[in-house]
Amino acid sequence: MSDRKKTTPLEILESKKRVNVCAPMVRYSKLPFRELVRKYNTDIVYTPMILADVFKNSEFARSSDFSTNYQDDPVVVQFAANKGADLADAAELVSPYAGGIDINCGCPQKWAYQEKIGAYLMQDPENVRDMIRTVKGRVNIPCSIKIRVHDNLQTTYEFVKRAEAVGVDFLTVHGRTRLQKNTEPVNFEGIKLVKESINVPVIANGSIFSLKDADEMYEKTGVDGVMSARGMLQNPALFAGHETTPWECIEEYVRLALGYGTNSFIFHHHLMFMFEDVMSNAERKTFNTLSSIPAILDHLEEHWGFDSSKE
Ligand SMILES: Cc1cc2nc3c(=O)[nH]c(=O)nc-3n(C[C@H](O)[C@H](O)[C@H](O)COP(=O)(O)O)c2cc1C
Repeated sequence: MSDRKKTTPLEILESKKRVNVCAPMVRYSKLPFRELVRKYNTDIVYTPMILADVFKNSEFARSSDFSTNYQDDPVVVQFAANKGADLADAAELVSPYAGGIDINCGCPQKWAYQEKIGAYLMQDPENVRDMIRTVKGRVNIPCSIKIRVHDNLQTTYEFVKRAEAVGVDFLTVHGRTRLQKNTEPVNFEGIKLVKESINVPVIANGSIFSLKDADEMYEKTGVDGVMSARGMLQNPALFAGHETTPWECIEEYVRLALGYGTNSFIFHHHLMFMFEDVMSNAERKTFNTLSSIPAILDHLEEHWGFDSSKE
């Protein structure tokens, strides 16, 4: 792919009200899924989190962690890093093909915390500030951060003010702390505080499963966009107003995934998520036991009328 200029997320955030965003999701927000959600009114899509140091050092990681094409636009490449130099090296490698670079400050997993990446960074604002500064000095595309709220919202206020002061271009805030489960309520007050404290665009994240949830988020926080993760896995068409995944969307996913190539585990998982509200319990039980792509396709042909000969 040549370095044809990609749309930046900032251009979208500055030109459109209520921007629909698909979250970074390890294993899942890969090229076929990104293309799928774009067909259903999603404006900006993130790659899964990529480890910046591994990416810059390993040819294998570079070919397996990030693939893109002209239609994959605008795409934000999300990195996990704790050193400005690693982040900037990795960002430089993807910058001809990306609309923006995002720093993951929200991953709550224990291994990430021990590596001092992800949500660990919420207690290390100086490092985040240095990384933003370094990456902005090296690449000419927007740099954003994806953060969580703190127990004490004053700390969140100070954190985002610092990021803004070194030129972060926009940010996403997940309205939960590192230790909160995804089932716990979203802290609308924390998200609103972030939006009101800084002058760059703010995207809100946390339990957006429908357009109604998105409306509630806009009304309660005044943000510029909303980001969904689990909602998009269950229903990639949610931003187009579908309450459950339409069959055409499932068919489209199968064609995209097979066209681009996928592993059977991820393929099966995506379909299990999409079928969650569509299949009966009994149907789901059978579907969940399928383990190979041919077995899944046979099942779709037999029970759902999927036509694998159709382009
Ligand atoms: C399967 C899965 C993978 C995720 N991977 C990432 C990731 O790579 N980077 C990231 O910042 N957050 C990741 N997250 C967190 C989501 O982006 C999001 O912040 C969180 O799920 C809350 O949003 P939701 O309530 O819409 O699910 C992941 C979440 C899920 C469910």
